Amino acid sequence: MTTTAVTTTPVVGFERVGKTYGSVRAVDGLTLALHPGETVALLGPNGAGKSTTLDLLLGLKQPDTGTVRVLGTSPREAIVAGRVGAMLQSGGLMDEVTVAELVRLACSLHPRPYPVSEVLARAGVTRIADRKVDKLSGGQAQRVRFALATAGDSDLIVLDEPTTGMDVTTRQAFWATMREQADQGRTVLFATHYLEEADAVADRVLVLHRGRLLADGTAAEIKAKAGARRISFDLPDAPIDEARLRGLPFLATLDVSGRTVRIQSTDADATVHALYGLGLYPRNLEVAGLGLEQAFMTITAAEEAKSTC
Ligand SMILES: Nc1ncnc2c1ncn2[C@@H]1O[C@H](COP(=O)(O)OP(=O)(O)OP(=O)(O)O)[C@@H](O)[C@H]1O
Repeated sequence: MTTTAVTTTPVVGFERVGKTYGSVRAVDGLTLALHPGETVALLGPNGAGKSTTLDLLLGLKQPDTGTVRVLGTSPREAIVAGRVGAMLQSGGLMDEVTVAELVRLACSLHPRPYPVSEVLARAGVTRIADRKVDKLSGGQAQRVRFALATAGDSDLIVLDEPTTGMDVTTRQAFWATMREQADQGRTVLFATHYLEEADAVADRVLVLHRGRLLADGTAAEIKAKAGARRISFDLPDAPIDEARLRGLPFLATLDVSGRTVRIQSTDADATVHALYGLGLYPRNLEVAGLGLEQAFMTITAAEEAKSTC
């Protein structure tokens, strides 16, 4: 767990928050505090409760139980005061207006707006400023949503799967801008399915599963929590005797492809030691930590297994 010794009011405070749709418990007793300057990735498999969490945070949905506070007040008041910028998954763009008109409107509604030209430039949409919003490609529409989310000086920026549809260059420029925003003391919270993005950008990662917080820490801490390491090597003689390899200690997964063996082990040192003990001579041996994606899969699969027991 991240233990940040901050005494000021959190930017976001969830206290035992619950939200149910019929029989589905979308958010289940969530307690959480986000602080100024943090870039936080919200991860979770489909249906984990990410969008519901963001909707609760933005006052678009009301919790059944518990309290949600944003900058010491209600989500609605924080938004009316222009302290929150949001970029949601879809919708939110009017038809029949140009990009510039829409951005101008967003700036005019913000209590602390940036100049329109600056907002357009930051989002990389100056060249398409005169284009009708309903004629944009998916990636261009995402950039416009980004412009709307950063039309003014907000303390908290909330992004739901922000880079979906963006090309690599746009994506990199987008995250560079978000880093600048965090460096200036703003809190950036984003939900994503791109784990490599969370690994590269976030300084804190939250893993949701069935509406509950399964892990909260840096990407490195989440990887360590998964507790497994990857071992890969080649064996000189095919076919490989898989049954023999399955007897290796601390084996979490085994994948044999041609002469290449890939293993996840909860004690890589012991597994490699036992490998030599079998009289095998692995070539091109590599031992590495899990990537965030594999750590995420391991953590959520373990939880899934527990809940089906
Ligand atoms: N309006 C709704 N009515 C009924 N059930 C809903 C509603 N919105 C969400 N749910 C359910 O609540 C759970 C959480 O959904 P939510 O959209 O918050 O998850 P998510 O983590 O954002 O998923 P995804 O990654 O697929 O976008 C899911 O089981 C979903 O089916």
